[in-house]
Amino acid sequence: MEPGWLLWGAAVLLLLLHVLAELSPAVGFVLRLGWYCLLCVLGSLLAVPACLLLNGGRTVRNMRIIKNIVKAFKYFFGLKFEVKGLENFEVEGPAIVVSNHQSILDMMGLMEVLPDNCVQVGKKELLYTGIVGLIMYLGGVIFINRKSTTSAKMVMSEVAKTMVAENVKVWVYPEGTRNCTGDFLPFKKGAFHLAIQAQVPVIPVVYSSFTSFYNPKTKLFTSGKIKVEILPPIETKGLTSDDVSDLTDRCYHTMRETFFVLSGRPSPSEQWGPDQPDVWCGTALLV
Ligand SMILES: CCCCCCCCCCCCCCCCC(=O)SCCNC(=O)CCNC(=O)[C@H](O)C(C)(C)COP(=O)(O)OP(=O)(O)OC[C@H]1O[C@@H](n2cnc3c(N)ncnc32)[C@H](O)[C@@H]1OP(=O)(O)O
Ligand SMILES: CCCCCCCC/C=C\CCCCCCCC(=O)OC[C@@H](O)COP(=O)(O)O
Repeated sequence: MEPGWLLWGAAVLLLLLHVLAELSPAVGFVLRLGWYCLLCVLGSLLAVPACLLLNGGRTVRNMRIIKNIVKAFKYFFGLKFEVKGLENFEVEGPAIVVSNHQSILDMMGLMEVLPDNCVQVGKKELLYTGIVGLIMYLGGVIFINRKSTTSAKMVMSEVAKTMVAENVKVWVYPEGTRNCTGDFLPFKKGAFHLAIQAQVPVIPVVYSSFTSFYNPKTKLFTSGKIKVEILPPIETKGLTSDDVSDLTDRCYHTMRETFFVLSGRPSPSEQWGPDQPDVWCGTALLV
C-alpha cells in the first residue's frame, strides 16, 4: 500500500478515536489507558536495543535510558509535574526512597524525579508483561514474591547487602499495592527493615492525589497537575530492628501530612473510616 494512504488511514483512525473519546468518558478512559500501555510497549521496543547496545545487559545504568524515554510520555496526556526538594536526593551513598503509589501512571512521576543509580522493588508478576517486563529486568528492578513473606524478606536482606556494596538507591512503595483512595494505606515494614539493616537514610517522596484527574471507578482520565515533594532524608545510623516500627510510623505521618498539603485538602482524622472516597485505582490489565 502507498505510504500516503497509510498516513490518511492513520489520521482518520485517530480522528475517529478522538471523537469517540469525546462522546463517551468511559471510551475515552479506556483509550487513554490503552494508549499509555501502548506507549510503554513502544518505549520498551526502543529502549531494549539501546540498553543492550550501550550497557550490555541488566544494570542500573539502563535506568537513565528508560527515564529519558518515559519523561516524554506526560506530553501525550497533558500531565504537568511540579517538583520540590530534588536536592534531598543528593545524599552521599545509598538510600531507601519511599513513596506513595496510586496507579500504573506513577511510573511517569517516578521517572520525572528518579535519581541516578536507583532501582525499584516491584511485584514479580510485572516480569511477565512481555517486552515491558524485559525492560524492567534490564533496568535492574528487584522482583519480589508478595505471596511469600519469607521469600520477599530473603530478597530484601540480600538487597541490603548489595545496595551498599554497589552504591545504589532502592525505591520502595511501602503501601505494597496501588491505592487511589485519596489517602494512604498502612505502610508495610520491608523498606524500613531494609534501611536499618543497611544503615542507610530513608528519603520520603510524596505525590499529590490523582483523584481530581484520574479515577478508574468514574472513568475519569483528563489532563492534570501533580505536585511532587522530596522530603529531607531521615537518618538510620545506630537504629536497630527494635526501631523499625517507630521509623515506619514517622515516615507514614510525615508523608501523609505532606500528601494532604500537596493535594490542597485538609487532613482527615487519622482513623480510616467509611467517609473515605471509594476509589479503586487498580486495573485488571496489570495482574
Ligand atoms: C521505556 C518504556 C518503559 C516502560 C516501562 C518501564 C518500567 C521501568 C521500571 C519501573 C518500575 C516500576 C516498578 C513499580 C512496581 C511497584 C510495585 O510492584 S509495588 C508492589 C511490590 N512492592 C512491595 O510490596 C514493597 C513493599 N512491601 C514490603 O516492603 C513488605 O513488607 C514485604 C517485604 C513485601 C513483605 O510483605 P508482607 O508479606 O505483606 O509482610 P509484612 O506484613 O510487611 O511483614 C510481615 C512481618 O515481617 C517483618 N519483615 C518485613 N520485612 C522484613 C525484613 N526485610 N527483615 C525482617 N523482618 C521483616 C515485618 O516487620 C512483619 O513483622 P511484624 O512483627 O508484624 O513487624
Ligand atoms: C505477555 C503478557 C502480556 C501482558 C501485556 C501487558 C502490557 C503492559 C503494558 C504496559 C504496562 C505499563 C507498566 C507500567 C509499570 C507500572 C508498574 C505498576 O505500577 O505496577 C503495579 C504494581 O505496582 C502494584 O500492583 P497491584 O496494585 O498490587 O496490582
